[in-house]
Amino acid sequence: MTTSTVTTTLRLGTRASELARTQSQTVADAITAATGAAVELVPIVTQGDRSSAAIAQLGGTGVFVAALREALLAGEVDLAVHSYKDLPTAPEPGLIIAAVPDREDPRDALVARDGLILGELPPGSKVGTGAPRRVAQLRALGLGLDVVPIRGNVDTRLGRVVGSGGEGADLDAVVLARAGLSRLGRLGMITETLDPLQVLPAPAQGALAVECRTSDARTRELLGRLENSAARACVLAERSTLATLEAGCSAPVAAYAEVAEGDHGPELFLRASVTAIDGSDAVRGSITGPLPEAVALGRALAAELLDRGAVELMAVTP
Ligand SMILES: NCc1[nH]cc(CCC(=O)O)c1CC(=O)O
Repeated sequence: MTTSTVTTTLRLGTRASELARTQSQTVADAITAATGAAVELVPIVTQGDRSSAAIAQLGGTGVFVAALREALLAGEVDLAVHSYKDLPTAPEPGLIIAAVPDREDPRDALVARDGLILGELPPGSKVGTGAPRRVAQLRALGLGLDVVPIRGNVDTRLGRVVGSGGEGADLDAVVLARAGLSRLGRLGMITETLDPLQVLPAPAQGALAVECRTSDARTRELLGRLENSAARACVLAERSTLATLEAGCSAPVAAYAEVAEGDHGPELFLRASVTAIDGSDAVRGSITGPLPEAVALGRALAAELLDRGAVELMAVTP
């Protein structure tokens, strides 16, 4: 007797953090629902999970990714789910992003004391955030906010807000990705979802990258069924902007693409900004074009921002 279905369980390597495990489990469930394949989560400890040093000192968010990729390349696991915005822009030889699933709302979110929104925070209010992109854009609003660097997992950050019940709560507000709060079931704590006109999201924020070995045809085929091609086009455009600016995850670069209905069908509407870390100046721009041109659109917009002084803005020190 022969059987045409291979029933081996797919091994999904995941970081131990609650956000990583939640994202991984969501994708595991989606794979099983779409293909019938069984998926098992395999915990992998990364340098970033072990250390309390600032991520920038560890060499960027790439530290979270490296251990997962090693396990993939070694054949210890068959797939990994990354927060797409944490991936370096350079492709990893031997690995492929086999699926970009449906994307969460990519916007940033404010969690403030007493239900306050950004415009209600009095000058001098302490607002915690780790990402230089958020630091720069919050300063550039000109509200006189005291932007404080913070680190730690989502619940640690939320606990820093006065009134949250966290021990030693010392901040008036924190700014986080809405997507992370959504995945952790903490949307109720958001006091304002920040309009991209004020704070433009990070390239690929809210999107997941489902990665496997390039040579693993079976896993690639299974994962392909989770693909959302519009989400992939948006992410490609945003990350091509970032790559062309030769900026990493620690640069004050924002990029956000949406699919809008144009005269001749769906089009990408891509916006990007580079903001001086002290908030003193910024360049912003946008471009529109067909989805298959995503990468070229990102490059063209980045080239425009470079022409208009992006490098000088990125060189500003706090
Ligand atoms: N840099 C850490 C990180 N990586 C992905 C997310 C949230 C989820 C996402 O953007 O997909 C976060 C936390 C945050 O920025 O608040």
